[in-house]
Amino acid sequence: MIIIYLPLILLIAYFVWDRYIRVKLRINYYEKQGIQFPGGFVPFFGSYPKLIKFIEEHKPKQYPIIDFINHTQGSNPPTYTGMLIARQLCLIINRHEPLQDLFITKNKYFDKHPNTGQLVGKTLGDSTLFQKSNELWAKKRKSISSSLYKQKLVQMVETMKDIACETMAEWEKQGELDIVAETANMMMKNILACVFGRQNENPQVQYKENGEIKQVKLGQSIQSNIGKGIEREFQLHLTLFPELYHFYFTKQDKELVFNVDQGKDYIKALIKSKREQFARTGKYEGDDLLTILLQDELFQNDDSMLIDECLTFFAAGAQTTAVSITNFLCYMAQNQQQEEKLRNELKSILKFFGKENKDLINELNMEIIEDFNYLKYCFYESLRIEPPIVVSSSCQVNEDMEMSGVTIKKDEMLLINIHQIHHNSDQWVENEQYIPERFDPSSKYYLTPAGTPRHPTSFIPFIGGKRVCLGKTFAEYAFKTIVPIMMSGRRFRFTNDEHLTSKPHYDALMFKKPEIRMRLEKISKSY
Ligand code: HEM
Repeated sequence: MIIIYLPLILLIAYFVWDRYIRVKLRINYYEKQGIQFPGGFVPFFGSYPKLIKFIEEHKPKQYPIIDFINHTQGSNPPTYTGMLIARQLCLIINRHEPLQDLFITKNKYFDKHPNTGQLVGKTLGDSTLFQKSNELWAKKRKSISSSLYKQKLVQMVETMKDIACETMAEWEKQGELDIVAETANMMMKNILACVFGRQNENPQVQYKENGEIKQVKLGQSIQSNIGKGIEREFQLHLTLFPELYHFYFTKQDKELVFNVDQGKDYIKALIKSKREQFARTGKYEGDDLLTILLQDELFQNDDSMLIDECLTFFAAGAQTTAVSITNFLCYMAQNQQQEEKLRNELKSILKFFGKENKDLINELNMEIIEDFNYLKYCFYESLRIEPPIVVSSSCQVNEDMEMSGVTIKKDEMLLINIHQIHHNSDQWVENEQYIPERFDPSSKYYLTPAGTPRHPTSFIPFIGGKRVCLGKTFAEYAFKTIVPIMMSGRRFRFTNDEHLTSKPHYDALMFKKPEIRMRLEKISKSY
């Protein structure tokens, strides 16, 4: 009899050990070191019950865990906050000090934790973004970086200028628009053109929703698939049994698989046609990422690696740059003196600022944009005040190690609270205000409130160390090229005056994007 029930008894014993005793021991270990777990711990459900109650009652404006931390631990929370994400213990890093170790002194032990990768694995596959820092990852990173070398970047910047000009012509016809949706569309086109070439910047694919199949833009499909992948974390059966992350059997999950496959099939067909063209002509044509990787030894014969990297480049690049431009436009509309200062800078450097677009885009090149100092400060301040990625994906250290007074266990899940680190009041003067001057070394805002230099890891929109964003330079060039075209001869104003004092929060990880309507106003030819 006992033999029959033995597997069941062992399974129950495993779950009791895994979901209760092991977690409880870990909580005690960190509590003894002074870490608080404001979400509490309910066996099997971790901190979710409190978190979900908080979401229902407070309708958080941004990533719920961040608002929850501020609600329970105040606006300057301790260095670490403990949370139980289902059965997984997770330490959220709220301050810059441990990052000195993570990104600099002990960087070789810094790695990705499998949790986020498993959650969105279906959508992004085994790409550089969530992969462990192993030899293959390093090789892939090197190949992708070479696709972003200066000469290649020049070509991508040319593409972005054209698309920005075409988009402005369309927007002028509309007069009034939802800046969140429209900028996202523009950046999707831009990044797709950079990944697949201009002729493939706006393809349509089939997309299934609530049982119905429709045609949507490839960019929208990928974006929505990533969002739905992240949302899976809150499906009850996955909360209870994260072991099932790899199985897609609910109706919602099956639709996700269908939609992901449509996007992948499109890329597969593109790879096939590029290879056929190569077979016919003996050369590849184009400066897009896919064409570059097709000529790279590591990638050229591995379709799934090619697909995963193209999808990741798009996923990592489109929404993040769109968020930075949109938030920048909103802050300019709110702070018109700063806008004036920026226009004066652009006017003093660009002869054709405010004049014909075709002359302006000829003038905008990689050298001239190096001189846009105030524009760079505005870019950084937009990334500081509302970082597009508010919280990192799951990370870990590969050895037990002491960081800022706490001994972190090897393999423990860590999340970096980028938003909080950008708002700590001992690092940032008037931390809730939009002040681009804080990045200007000659300004009084450059220092901390105590008058000392800011810590190098207090500004981390691209995180840092060996896992620093690969598209960092690309993003800065994109911003500094597109924004002058957008602002030349026109300004953006809110249609809703309430946004002058409180704009809706906007970041790249939001499931539901806000709607922010703006009016395009033509201004004097010299601006
Ligand atoms: C303002 C724009 C951008 C911001 C704020 C940003 C931010 C970030 C952040 C925070 C990470 C770490 C993500 C994590 O926690 O796992 C990251 C990684 C990455 N980003 Fe970006 N990103 C931006 C634009 C781009 C662009 C345009 C590209 C592509 C051209 C790109 C490609 C990547 C890649 C490939 C990684 C993975 C790097 C690795 O782990 O080896 N990013 N980015």
